[in-house]
Amino acid sequence: MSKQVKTRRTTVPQIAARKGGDPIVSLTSYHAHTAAIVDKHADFILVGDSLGMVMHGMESTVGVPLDLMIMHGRAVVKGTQKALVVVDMPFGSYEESPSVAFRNAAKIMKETQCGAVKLEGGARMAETIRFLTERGIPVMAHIGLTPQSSHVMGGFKTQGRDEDTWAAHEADAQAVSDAGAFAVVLEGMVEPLAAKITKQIPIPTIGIGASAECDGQILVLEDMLGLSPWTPKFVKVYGNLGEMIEKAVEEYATDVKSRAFPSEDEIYR
Ligand SMILES: Nc1nc(=O)c2c([nH]1)NC[C@@H]1CN(c3ccc(C(=O)N[C@@H](CCC(=O)O)C(=O)O)cc3)CN21
Ligand SMILES: CC(C)C(=O)C(=O)O
Ligand SMILES: [Mg+2]
Repeated sequence: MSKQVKTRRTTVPQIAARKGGDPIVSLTSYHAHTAAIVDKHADFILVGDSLGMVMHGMESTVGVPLDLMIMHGRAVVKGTQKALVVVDMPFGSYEESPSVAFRNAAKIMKETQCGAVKLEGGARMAETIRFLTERGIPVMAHIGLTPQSSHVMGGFKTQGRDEDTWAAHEADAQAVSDAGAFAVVLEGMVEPLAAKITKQIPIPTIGIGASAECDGQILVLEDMLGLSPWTPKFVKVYGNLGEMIEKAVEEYATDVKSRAFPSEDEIYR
């Protein structure tokens, strides 16, 4: 009986060690088969709570339930072999207290077999980040534009336009790093602030709408594939899946109406 050689997944310390080195490649994925493709080229894959908006038509990420994150997280872990899989903790699953956060993060890790969780917030979440990491749960932090707080921020607003706010963002970055986060997403902040934070802290920064100076980059897969009906300015669109799907669906509709489908190839005799 031959024993299958199992490729080892990228580990949390391997990501952390990339500070100042080769840029870290990351995308979101919510789905086993697309994750398998992303897995070939990404260092880590994020099962983002953006899935509420992208997959389920919600207007924000605030309504995303824990069980939905777990279902998509499990699918992505099953579909991949190589990349570290990080699952977003959804709104309401971690803010109340470190012990609530631990219980829900442990549930995510047990039920999905992912390698780490991500949560939003800087200095205010530092105690929770420390509580989780000291108990075996690697945490990726997320500061700047934090979509789960969009109701407080008054929408999805780019951060750091007013230089007076920079000190608070820098303190957030330092706080999550000191608390033990292995990396931090910098979302939707002016470029010089993201570059400055990247130089200041010892953990990798992962930019989205941030800076090319960040230690890595992440985008929502559907956005960069050209499948999203709208995208923020920070998205570079690398594909045209939306057009490709429409063309295929249109051809199929034509074939059904003309009875060209199914043909001899697609029927049983
Ligand atoms: N499809 C998708 N892509 C994302 O990147 C994403 C989600 N969904 N959902 C969760 C959050 C929400 N995100 C967003 C959503 C909108 C803007 C946006 O409209 N930004 C304005 C900037 C406005 C300003 O500068 O204040 C833009 O014009 O890009 C940004 C990030 C990022 N995340
Ligand atoms: C945009 C990334 C960083 C995210 O948090 C998500 O997709 O939910
Ligand atoms: Mg998210």
